[in-house]
Amino acid sequence: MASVLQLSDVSVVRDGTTILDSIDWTVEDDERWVILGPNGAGKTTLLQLASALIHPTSGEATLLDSKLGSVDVFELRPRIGFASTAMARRLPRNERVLDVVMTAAYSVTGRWTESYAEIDTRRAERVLSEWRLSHLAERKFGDLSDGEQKRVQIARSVMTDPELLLLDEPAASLDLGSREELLHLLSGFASSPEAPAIVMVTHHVEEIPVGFTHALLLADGTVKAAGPIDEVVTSETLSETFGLDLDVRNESGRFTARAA
Ligand SMILES: Nc1ncnc2c1ncn2[C@@H]1O[C@H](COP(=O)(O)OP(=O)(O)OP(=O)(O)O)[C@@H](O)[C@H]1O
Repeated sequence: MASVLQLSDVSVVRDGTTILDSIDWTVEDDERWVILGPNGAGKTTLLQLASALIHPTSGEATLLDSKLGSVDVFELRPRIGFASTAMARRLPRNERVLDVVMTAAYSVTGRWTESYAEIDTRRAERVLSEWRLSHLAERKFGDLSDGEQKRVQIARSVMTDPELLLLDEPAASLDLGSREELLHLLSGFASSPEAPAIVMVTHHVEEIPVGFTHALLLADGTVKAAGPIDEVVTSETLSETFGLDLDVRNESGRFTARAA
């Protein structure tokens, strides 16, 4: 077991506003984390730190054994998979699905003059198959349904075999069938011993895939609770984090929450 991410007393301040406040957090390589918290809590900012897109204003962030600030982030970023709506907006809608996934090998969005090796094509085809997308490989990305596009984004983010996978609200806007299909695939992926460490942000406990091991609750830029999922995703801690009396249940690894 080794740490892939270590934040020590990390704060992020933007335009005089403290967005993350003295965060201490460690993610080990065999852990799958979910981050929950109200709107504006700082969840996306925390993922931006974890993907080396931003640096801490103060404190120390160590990512894959490299201290942020003393490492070339362009070397670090290919080792981190990141799927988010903001990233998806940069994907060309006219590109065929196979290329959307394959271009991740060169950290580019949109096929240009790079020449891809046979091994890249085979890897992209394997990843598409793992995420049940083989039948869509030749279709244009922009023509896919929301659920299919979300799966393509995740397939793209695992194309480089990352050591850390970051998912920002992967199930947002999906209908029930698409959500359940995605959660099933994520559960399978997360349970594989070869899977990277995973950190997923979500707004809903119903979207936590079975097999996720840890949870971090964030509110007003501070950590309200962090640790093993069964100890953290409880009525007591979620009620405190969301400022609302909640009844949280866990049935065979799937969570539900409703106002008490
Ligand atoms: N440049 C800035 N100056 C001041 N505040 C900012 C700036 N950028 C972001 N914020 C604030 O930081 C807070 C945290 O934003 P962030 O997107 O990380 O939250 P979040 O938990 O992901 O929210 P959501 O659940 O709504 O997506 C928000 O209140 C946002 O308005």
